[in-house]
Amino acid sequence: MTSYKTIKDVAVITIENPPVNALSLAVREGILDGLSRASKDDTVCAIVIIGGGRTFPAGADISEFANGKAFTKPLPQIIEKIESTQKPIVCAIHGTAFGGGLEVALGCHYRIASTRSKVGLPEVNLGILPGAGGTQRLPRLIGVWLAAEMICSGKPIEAVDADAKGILDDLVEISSLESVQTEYDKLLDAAITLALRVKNHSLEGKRVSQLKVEPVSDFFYEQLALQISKNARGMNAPLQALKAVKASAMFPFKEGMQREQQILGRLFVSSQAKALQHIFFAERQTMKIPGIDMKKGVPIKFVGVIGAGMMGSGIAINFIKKGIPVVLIDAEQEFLDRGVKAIEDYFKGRVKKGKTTRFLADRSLGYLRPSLHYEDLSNVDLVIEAVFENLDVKKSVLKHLDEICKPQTILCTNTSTLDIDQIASATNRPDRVIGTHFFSPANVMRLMENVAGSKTSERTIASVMQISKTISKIPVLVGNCFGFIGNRMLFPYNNQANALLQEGAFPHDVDKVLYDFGFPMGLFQMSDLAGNDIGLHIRKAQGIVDPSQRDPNERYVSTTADKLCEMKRFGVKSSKGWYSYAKGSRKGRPDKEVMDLIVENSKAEGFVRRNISAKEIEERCLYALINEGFKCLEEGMAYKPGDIDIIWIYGYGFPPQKGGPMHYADAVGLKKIYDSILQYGKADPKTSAWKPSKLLEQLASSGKKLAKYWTKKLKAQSNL
Ligand SMILES: CCCCCCCC/C=C\C/C=C/C(=O)SCCNC(=O)CCNC(=O)[C@H](O)C(C)(C)COP(=O)(O)OP(=O)(O)OC[C@H]1O[C@@H](n2cnc3c(N)ncnc32)[C@H](O)[C@@H]1OP(=O)(O)O
Repeated sequence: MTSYKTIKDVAVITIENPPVNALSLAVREGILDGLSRASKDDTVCAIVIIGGGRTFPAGADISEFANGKAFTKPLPQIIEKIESTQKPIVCAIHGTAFGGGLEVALGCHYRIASTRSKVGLPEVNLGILPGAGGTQRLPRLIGVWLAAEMICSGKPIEAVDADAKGILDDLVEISSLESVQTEYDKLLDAAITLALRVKNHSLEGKRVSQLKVEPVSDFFYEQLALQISKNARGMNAPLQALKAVKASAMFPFKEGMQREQQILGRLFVSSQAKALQHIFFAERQTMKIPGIDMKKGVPIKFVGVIGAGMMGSGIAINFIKKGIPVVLIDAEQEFLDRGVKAIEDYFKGRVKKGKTTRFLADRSLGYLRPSLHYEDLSNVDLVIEAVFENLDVKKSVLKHLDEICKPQTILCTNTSTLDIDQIASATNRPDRVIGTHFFSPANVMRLMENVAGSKTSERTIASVMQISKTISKIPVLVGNCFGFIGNRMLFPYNNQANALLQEGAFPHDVDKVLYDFGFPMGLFQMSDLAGNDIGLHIRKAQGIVDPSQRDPNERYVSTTADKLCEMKRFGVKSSKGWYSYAKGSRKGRPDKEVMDLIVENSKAEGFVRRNISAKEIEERCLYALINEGFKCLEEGMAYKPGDIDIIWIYGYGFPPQKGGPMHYADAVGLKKIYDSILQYGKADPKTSAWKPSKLLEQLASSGKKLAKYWTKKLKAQSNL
């Protein structure tokens, strides 16, 4: 896990724990061993610590937090040992020196970094804090203000910025064209040169723990705490990290460290830390699908997008940004021009905000080829249709594509609800047809549901999952069912929200509970933002708006929602929906007209309105959502509980500190949820969403947790 060599009397400790050189126990032992050898060897005059491969350590080994290994030869002790070593230690940074990696660097006496590298303390994103001395050393090195900002936001910064802030002693210029090996060689060279230059220098002032911290006023802490409460609403770690930073200015290093460790100890065992660490791994597990070999994917070098509307142009942006040429097709010149202008405006905006350069923006735009002719798609590797959400329209587009595109082209349909098998049946290559459900705005939202039809081949799935990653999306493979995973689960959740209106709640009551739970907004606010006509369109497609077509045994909860559309209350875009809006504002106010309508409909539908507690609102919305998640798993539509969590966090704003609906279910207790579902179902027998999932029933009665049960099940499957 580490190697040791000497170059020109400088000991070089190289950390070798690919892919990110996480500071696992064996690495920590290796560092200790290297320090001891170098200290004992009289010919060694200085020490360099560097990461092998592509990076300096990207942090402590997160998998050791759950199994307790992090407490053996813990990182804070290793860093103390580094700092107290009598020979100068130069740390050479490339790649991503994050978390414990940067904390190791702060324990070294000198720090140099490649200009391509990044440093950061992202621990708050995992529900903890930089608990290997980071909260005590960084303020001593760069001051409380800058340190608190970095620690509490968890955002990494570029090496050039880190240098300007005083984190680094020197930069090693590496161009974007140079290989990782050249970067490593140049960095090591520079580190050895520096080590030799300082070999006889006193270490006075070079041990960061011995530096003084300039105190700042309480006003600063109060302001930052206010900002954190707004930007990281509901998250414990950033506020706790701020307390630890404050301790650095109040106490000598040793006592500050004790405070840091106390706070870390509390955070370590918190439900938020568990949830956020679950999300970290779940996000990376979405590419691991039983039975799918991702290596079978074919490279996608040329893409077509059909439809230059908001969705199509957003999709095209993802590819051209990564240098993948796109032919963007629309039937009408006017629509095509509008789409191209939207794409140009997007890049202009990025240049204006300093997020990219004019040169890079122009380079991306150079990859866009607008066209009115399907024939221009004959040679693309993959084409995504983003036309109107209608089965017949999509089928005819795919049929046409099948005739024009080369036989190997993968045909993707961007749909949020439609049946992939039916769409694929319009082609002679159903194995090369797949659903790609982009979330809107497609150039912003990172989630992508990739929907496998019954005939979609492994190669097609692997190719689409891979290209999704290439365009920086978080792809989740899902099965082909109405609404796939995200929208399918949205229906019962939304159904309960509307049922609550019938029984006595108002939109702002429901929305407040969901906001307090941690969603960025409630369901009715979300519906107003998306447009209430979208829901109506889906209900019409389901054939449930017309009372004569409805199943009389199923409770209908959307009468008010339907009427709002009749009244042209489509939401923010028409300045009124569930709420009313001042022109240009997205902040809704409860509206008497809507409240009267809700009361009137309750009466007409035979409900006696009652006060509904926040607890009931929360349970009914969330348990209905969770029950559907279990059904998705038992039917094989979702491959892992973590996939569902990722979809709901990235697609629907489920609070990450609660880990997603399935992780949350385990935390609440499956028996409690199951029993509540039975109770709510008893009170409301005409709502089929209350029919409990068999999987939930089975786990609730056996007292098992979903996460453990599923991991075991997947292991057993892979051993077959
Ligand atoms: C007595 C007192 C005892 C106290 C004990 C103290 C313990 C110390 C406590 C606090 C101090 C320090 C805490 C930390 O350092 S927490 C970790 C902070 N670092 C991070 O959060 C960075 C996490 N990683 C990333 O952001 C990215 O991985 C990346 C930017 C570095 C690289 O991105 P990319 O190239 O896209 O690769 P992947 O993300 O896909 O990762 C590849 C692979 O590596 C795994 N992995 C990444 N980071 C870690 C990690 N820190 N620990 C373990 N594993 C990691 C990742 O899961 C992938 O694995 P794979 O899916 O199996 O391929």
